[in-house]
Amino acid sequence: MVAVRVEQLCTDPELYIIRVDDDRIKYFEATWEIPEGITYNSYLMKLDGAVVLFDASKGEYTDIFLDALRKIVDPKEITHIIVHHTEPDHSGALPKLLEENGHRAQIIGTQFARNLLQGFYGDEVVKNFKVVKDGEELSIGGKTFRFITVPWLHWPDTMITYVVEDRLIFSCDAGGGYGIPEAIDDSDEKVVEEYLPHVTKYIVTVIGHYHKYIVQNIKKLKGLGIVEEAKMILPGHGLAWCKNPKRIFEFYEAVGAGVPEKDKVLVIYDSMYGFVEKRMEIVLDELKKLGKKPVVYRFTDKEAPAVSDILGEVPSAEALVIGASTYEAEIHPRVRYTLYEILDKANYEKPVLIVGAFGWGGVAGKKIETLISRSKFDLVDTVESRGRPTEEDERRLREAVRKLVAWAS
Ligand SMILES: Cc1cc2nc3c(=O)[nH]c(=O)nc-3n(C[C@H](O)[C@H](O)[C@H](O)COP(=O)(O)O)c2cc1C
Repeated sequence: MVAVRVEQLCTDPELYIIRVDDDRIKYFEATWEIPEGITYNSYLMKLDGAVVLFDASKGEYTDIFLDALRKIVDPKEITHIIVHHTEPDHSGALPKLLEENGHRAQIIGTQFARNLLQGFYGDEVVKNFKVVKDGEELSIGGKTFRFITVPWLHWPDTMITYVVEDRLIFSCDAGGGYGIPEAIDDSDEKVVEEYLPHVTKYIVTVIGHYHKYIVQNIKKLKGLGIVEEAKMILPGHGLAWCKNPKRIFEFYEAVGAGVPEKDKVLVIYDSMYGFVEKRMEIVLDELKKLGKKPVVYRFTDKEAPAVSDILGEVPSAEALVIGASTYEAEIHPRVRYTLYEILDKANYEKPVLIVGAFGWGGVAGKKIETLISRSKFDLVDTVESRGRPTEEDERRLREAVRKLVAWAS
């Protein structure tokens, strides 16, 4: 059941989180399998003469969001609504909220945010909209609110807010992750350790296409000195970072840069009748002999892993092995789709070995080679042959694995 948690994060300033825990969702953005669910975080700050809401919630949960909000404030009293990013998982509840607010609140966001909100919800929603520019400051309720644009993290509209006196960063999607952590903040290390893999998966599937902007924008925020001094980083999804705030941005940087975990090799393949699999057994044996730790995802007639999970493994891999059968003069459909998404969302400079099997005329290997050659990945070798692997195939496979490992080190 979708639940809403409301908790006070601090008393000075009086700050609350309103967290909608969505365990009903199956495919984020109608694409990414997330059995772990997701939260939509909104924050409310009560100041002298001002009540500020930071982002809203997803449209389908408007009613439960508003019920929770009413427990801490009369929506009519909200004076400012800061829209960091207009994607409807944060803005969908805005039209009804504004109706209840009597359109008293000033909405604050970038010019892009204004245009997008108008397109999504009509003129009424933006009639009291204040456009802010990068670095602009507004004094609200006795505090200095600084707005910093972080374009393409992950839409063109995106900005963060820094409340100068309290050293709080409201970061919306930047710093977010999938999952419904049992805790609200990062004070329990066990919760954090369980949560971080969901963050990687979120970064790759949602922001991955723009991953170079993660590194650029976090560099920009660090350059302003606000990450080092931040008391809290408060994202729009997942854990609030109160104990060790800069940890989440450092984690984002590492994923954005594709920093590898020592010895991790990601192995992805399909096998309908076991011929690709036989080759992969040889590959895995050689990898293990060389001290590598393969992480394997396979598509067979008994299993089909979530592509979103596979994507989440790419940034921390030292190298990749992609195995595919030829299927109707193409790459097997499961690997084709997986590869397409890897190249779009997790395109990193990492070495790749291609392994193929075919019946009468193999093309999968060549087609994967062409895709890899147009990406940032480095092609190390392609070993493709007919039917069951021969002794010569085994020799070539072992040699190719040794080449891959040497390339990665
Ligand atoms: C539906 C289907 C389509 C296939 N299309 C081709 C093809 O176009 N060219 C080819 O050489 N082999 C084709 N094959 C044969 C497989 O590529 C070959 O049997 C390969 O060894 C399968 O490896 P696997 O058992 O690991 O899936 C096809 C097999 C199936 C079941």
